[in-house]
Amino acid sequence: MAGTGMFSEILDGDLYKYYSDGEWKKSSSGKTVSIVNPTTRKTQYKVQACTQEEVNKVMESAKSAQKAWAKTPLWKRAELLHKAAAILKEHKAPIAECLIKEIAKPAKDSVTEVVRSGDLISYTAEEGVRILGEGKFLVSDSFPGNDRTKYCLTSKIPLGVVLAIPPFNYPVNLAVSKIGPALIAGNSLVLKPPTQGAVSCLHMVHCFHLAGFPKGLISCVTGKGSEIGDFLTMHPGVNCISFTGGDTGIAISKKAGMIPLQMELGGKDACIVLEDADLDLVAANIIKGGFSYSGQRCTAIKVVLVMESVADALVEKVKARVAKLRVGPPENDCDITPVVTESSANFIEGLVMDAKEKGATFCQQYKREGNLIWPLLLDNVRPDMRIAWEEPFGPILPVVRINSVEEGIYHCNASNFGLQGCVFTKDINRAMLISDAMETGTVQINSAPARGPDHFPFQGLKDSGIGSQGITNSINMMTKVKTTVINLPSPSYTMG
Ligand SMILES: NC(=O)C1=CN([C@@H]2O[C@H](COP(=O)(O)OP(=O)(O)OC[C@H]3O[C@@H](n4cnc5c(N)ncnc54)[C@H](OP(=O)(O)O)[C@@H]3O)[C@@H](O)[C@H]2O)C=CC1
Ligand SMILES: O=C(O)[C@H](O)COP(=O)(O)O
Repeated sequence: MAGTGMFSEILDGDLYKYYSDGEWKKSSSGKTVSIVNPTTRKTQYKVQACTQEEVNKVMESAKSAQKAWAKTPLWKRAELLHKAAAILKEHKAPIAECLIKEIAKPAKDSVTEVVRSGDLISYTAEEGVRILGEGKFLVSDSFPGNDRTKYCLTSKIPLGVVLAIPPFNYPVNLAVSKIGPALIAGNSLVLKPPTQGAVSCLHMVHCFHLAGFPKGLISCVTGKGSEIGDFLTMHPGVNCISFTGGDTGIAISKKAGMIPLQMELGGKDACIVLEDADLDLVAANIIKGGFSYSGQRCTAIKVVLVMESVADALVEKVKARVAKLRVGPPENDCDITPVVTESSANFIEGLVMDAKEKGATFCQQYKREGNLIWPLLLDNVRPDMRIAWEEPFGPILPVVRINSVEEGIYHCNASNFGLQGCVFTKDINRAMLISDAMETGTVQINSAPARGPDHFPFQGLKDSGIGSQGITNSINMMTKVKTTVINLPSPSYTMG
């Protein structure tokens, strides 16, 4: 159970502690932040509201711990990461329980998130050993005017202190996708978990603690992003920020100093359906892509752009599948569970009402109880409706009927987002042309958008992000190239 057994150390009464300098601590603020269970809408957990002084202390420890960590052999760093991964996977049940209670993620998906996170950490350890163990060797005579008198050796060095800020929807997985690469590359790591998802993160951090990482190398400060976020992201001790979330990331990019930024932000992933598509395959992918975790995925299908000639048939097929979705609490492993907060539910409802006023066709009746919103397919959505452009982050999916592929591409590219998109057709040549025309970081052919598997590159264009994620890219992003040049007194040519 959460907060018991080996996790009892992280709990003080009904209040979860924060993690600093290798110890679980109570904040001197005396203030707490409540985590409201999206299903019951009652306080489920409480965490510390850390102070600025406590953030300063964490940054100091992170800085000094990093110096020693950078001198720790790569194989030892990898060994500790493998250990943390094993502990995490062994304790998937209590962590999944937190995900169910904090973010209403369906039971099976909650377990999957923890296991996937353990696998991500192990893969990161292996990949790190491979790519950080290699450098480059250049000789000077390949550039005009030079003899071979200079040997240039390049290697990848850590950046220092990495600040990781994940969002609520994959709090554990998107935290370890930052922690693993940072640590294997020789950095230290400060985690600011999302408020909804903080307790899942604290349990996950305890797995790293038990694995035996050095004091101060990893810390976790809790508190509302709106209160300590700016202090953290503008802290002079931070050498890199890896953030996943919404528009907050755009604001952070404008305020952060001259440090590398990895930003994975929102999306309005389009699903373009051509006349020759396998409509059963499309319908299955629309259900998976649009409604998994109640649409609260950055990679969810957020608008279907279907050719008018097959639109009726597709809508019927999707409707039939929507009717089979199980709606209810995450504990029962329902497909559609309550959305994360009441304000999120209100926002989604606002989009639905706007579409209603403007004449969208409701394929199901709109229904809401508390934070629980029944899945809804909106047909005949037009560009003047908010739902055509905004990200609902809920189980509401608009269908825009198009008369040409160009119209679909136009709609996709007119969005300020550019995360992923997908295209369904049996014609691979057309699919390639459409993929090239879509201004998104990734295009999936004949499948719904997805970030995973976690070693694939994952990036957004425009307002969807800066840089690229995925295990290899994250390791590279959290390092800097360092070169050493050996200058020879006279040209030297092998076998010359
Ligand atoms: N591209 C991608 O990979 C992904 C993108 N997303 C996007 O994230 C959004 C939903 O997630 P959500 O958690 O609501 O996103 P938010 O942007 O609201 O929050 C993300 C994180 O930022 C923190 N935060 C809030 N304010 C600040 C601040 N001023 N400074 C620093 N940190 C701050 C939050 O903490 P707190 O919770 O305490 O406010 C949370 O940890 C959607 O737009 C979605 O598309 C989600 C997942 C993946
Ligand atoms: O927030 C998200 O959408 C996640 O990054 C999605 O991950 P997935 O596409 O692999 O489920």
